Amino acid sequence: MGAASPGGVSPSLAWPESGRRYGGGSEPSPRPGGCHRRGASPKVSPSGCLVGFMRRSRRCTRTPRPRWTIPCWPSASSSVSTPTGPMSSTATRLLRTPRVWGGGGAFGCVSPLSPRESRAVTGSGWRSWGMDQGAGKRVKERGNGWRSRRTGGGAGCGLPRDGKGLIRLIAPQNLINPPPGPPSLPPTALHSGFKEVERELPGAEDLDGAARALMRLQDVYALSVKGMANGVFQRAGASCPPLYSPGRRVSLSADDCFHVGKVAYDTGDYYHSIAWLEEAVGLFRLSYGSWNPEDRSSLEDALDHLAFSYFMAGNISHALSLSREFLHYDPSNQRVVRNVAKYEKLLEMGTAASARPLQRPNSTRLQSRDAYEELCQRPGGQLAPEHLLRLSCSYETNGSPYLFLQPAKKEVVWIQPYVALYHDFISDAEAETIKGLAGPRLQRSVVASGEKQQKAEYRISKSAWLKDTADPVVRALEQRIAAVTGLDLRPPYAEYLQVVNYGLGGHYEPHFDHATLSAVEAGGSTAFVYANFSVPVVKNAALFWWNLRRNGDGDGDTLHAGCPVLAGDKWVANKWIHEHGQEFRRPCGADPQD
Ligand SMILES: O=C(O)CCC(=O)C(=O)O
Ligand SMILES: [Fe+2]
Repeated sequence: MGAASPGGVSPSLAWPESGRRYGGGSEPSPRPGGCHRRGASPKVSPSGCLVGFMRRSRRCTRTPRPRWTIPCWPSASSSVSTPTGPMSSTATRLLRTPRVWGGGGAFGCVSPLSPRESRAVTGSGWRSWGMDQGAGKRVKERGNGWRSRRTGGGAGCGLPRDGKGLIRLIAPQNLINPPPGPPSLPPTALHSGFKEVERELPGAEDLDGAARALMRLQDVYALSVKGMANGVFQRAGASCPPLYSPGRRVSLSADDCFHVGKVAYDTGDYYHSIAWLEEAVGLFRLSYGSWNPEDRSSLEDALDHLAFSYFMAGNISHALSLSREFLHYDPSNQRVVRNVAKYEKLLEMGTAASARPLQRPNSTRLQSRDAYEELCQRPGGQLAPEHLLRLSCSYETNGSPYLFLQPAKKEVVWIQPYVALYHDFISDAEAETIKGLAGPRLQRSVVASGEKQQKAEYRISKSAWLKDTADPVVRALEQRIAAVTGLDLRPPYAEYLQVVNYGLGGHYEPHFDHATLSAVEAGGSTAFVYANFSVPVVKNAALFWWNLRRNGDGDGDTLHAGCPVLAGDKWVANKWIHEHGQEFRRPCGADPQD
């Protein structure tokens, strides 16, 4: 971290140092990698991951705040003049032994790990189905390549308001305390029992995924970080009512906010790191003097990372004042002492870059990002007046005996592209059955990448494929789809039913394919980015559209996305029906362009 030169800094001047080159020699570290906790032996999360985000109510008081006395690692810093942010991630990774979340190593300095979202899945939603013609049809939209309709990953979420922190947001069911064993259980049995439970617990990657999910929600819904930390989904800078007010609020701790900021910091994303570390600093200042044994980070850590983030953003005077505040708590930290001198020099020389307005990194490289986010924030759309009259609601039998007794309730929601919403398409009981069948088979969704399939940040959900032989309910659902669409779903003319679960922050950025649907507490609309409308999640309804024209060309107007889930979770079932096999059911039009 921090290796890149900040704009405007005189090259002749050594950069401030970032790296927590902790311990060793005479340089005590402010918070040496979590390997020493005040008055306590190193706290290693038994799960290897939870400590950072689970808080117990017990708080110890420490007055005055004790110093770190045990250096953790040999100092490597004295000869380093290249500025780096606090503790580079590589160093963190090396120093973290054993690999436990905040345990043996990190004080919240979690080394970046490969992206993987929570394995958690909880359910409250429902599902829906969509359809598609042309199996495997992929269309390029964004700068970063092809996507197919097969993508996904997920972070379950229940947002319980019990103060258990961020990990609860992503995996509530994983945190249910394991049933207490018999009192006389021998330690070995306890240990092996624990090992078993541990495998199911969220890991560091899950936590990093949760942090990224929070930043995604912040961006897509333009949320205030302060509000999010307080459990309120409030637009940044807006005085209007919150976007969503959960029944029970879950607030984030200073440590949680530090972790989110640190995930951003580790990727050089100072736009997000500043916002989250500001929040962490504010919260740590408020609780200064009381010690939460679950915290892996401290006010010093937050100040240190925030100062360096500001420096990287060109705000030297802010970097200076935060570093001075840091030294107030830890005057002996030579790295920060040197940084302060460098900042002062820069300001004195007047060569410091003026604070640049921080640009949000366009990590998704979406050309249509603004339109997409706007549609996620405000589901709906403005239909052209000539199309308004063509909107309708009707009971449809479609000439099918399956629908005579119970016609489909069709609502045409858009004309070009044609999009219809079928209300009450499945019952609650059917939805539960499908979720139950899919649950054990859910896996992080993947996307096509050349010949291979891989996980991708732009589709975060979990999914499973269900054959119609899996259960009579799946069979009945497929028959209903065939009846409503008039299409042939028999193999090989359609794919299996794909059941998808999105957790908190789960999403699927704009892409082309087929069709979709679901039900969720907040967020999660299906946005048609080019057509400029979005459809909120409607429980038990099915959304249908053609993604191919009659002539077989892809319909560019059907670029669509699953907006991030703001609260609750979202279940969707996709049904993709191939073009092949439908020649007589949906023949070409008279107009070749049709
Ligand atoms: O979840 C949504 O609303 C859209 C999902 C989707 O488009 C898909 O799974 O292909
Ligand atoms: Fe899709």
